[in-house]
Amino acid sequence: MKVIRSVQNKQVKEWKKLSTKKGRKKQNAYLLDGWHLVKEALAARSEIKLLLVTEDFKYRAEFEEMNTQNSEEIIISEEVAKHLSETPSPQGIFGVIALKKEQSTPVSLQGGAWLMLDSVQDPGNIGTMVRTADAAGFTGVIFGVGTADVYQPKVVRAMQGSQFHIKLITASLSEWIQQMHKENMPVFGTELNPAAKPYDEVGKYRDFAIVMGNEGNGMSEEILSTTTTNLYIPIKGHAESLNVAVAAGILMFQLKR
Ligand SMILES: C[S@@+](CC[C@H](N)C(=O)[O-])C[C@H]1O[C@@H](n2cnc3c(N)ncnc32)[C@H](O)[C@@H]1O
Repeated sequence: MKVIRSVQNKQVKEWKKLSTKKGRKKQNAYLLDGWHLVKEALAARSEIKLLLVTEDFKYRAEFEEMNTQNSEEIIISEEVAKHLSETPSPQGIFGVIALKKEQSTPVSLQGGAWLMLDSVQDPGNIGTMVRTADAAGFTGVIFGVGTADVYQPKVVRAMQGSQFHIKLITASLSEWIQQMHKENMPVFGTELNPAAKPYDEVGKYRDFAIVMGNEGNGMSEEILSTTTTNLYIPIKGHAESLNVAVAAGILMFQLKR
């Protein structure tokens, strides 16, 4: 089996570039760091281009049992693992995972529960919302054009493998909202406006969408004007607003039938 020990190695330099959007696009792949995430990829039988494993990887027996696809493996040194990882104590395993083809033009949705992100920027918030959407039984998350890249390392860490369980689409939100209207699916916007509808007065739905806005500016006027109804979670104390991922979690569990 091939062994790579130096961080100066040409291949290591390429893998390191997977932490940048340009590198991911060029190699059509992103990097998973850690046993829990690689295990999710193996269990989901996702397209694994390569597995990078340290010589004394602690869970080798379990890993070999799970690698039923026989994905190509390269042995790396601890030094290379530290160089590639963005965590202080890497677990000794990485997966180079193929980026899924995204459906950007609207197709018939045939219902489902969708979370839509309108220019959300913080990677921790984005990853948390994908993970919560998965936990709440949502069909998928649609990333509006100005939303941060879903496969950057911090988002991947926060998603905790949920990308293998729900659909992730990067697209024009307004086009998808039009499609939802055609299919008679309600689209709920969110705004910090006590005149909007209180979130606990709208009932439960199977086929619908919720749109969350940017951390600083909220939803754009353009998208707000195309929604079916806009919802507000009444603030009881003095905080000006809720963190976007917290608000999304409350709404997803409240509205989903
Ligand atoms: C921090 S807020 C944006 C604050 C921004 N200054 C504004 O006025 O919209 C970010 C996003 O979180 C969601 N959000 C936060 N608090 C909310 C609340 N009380 N009701 C509904 N949505 C909320 C909305 O999606 C909002 O666009």
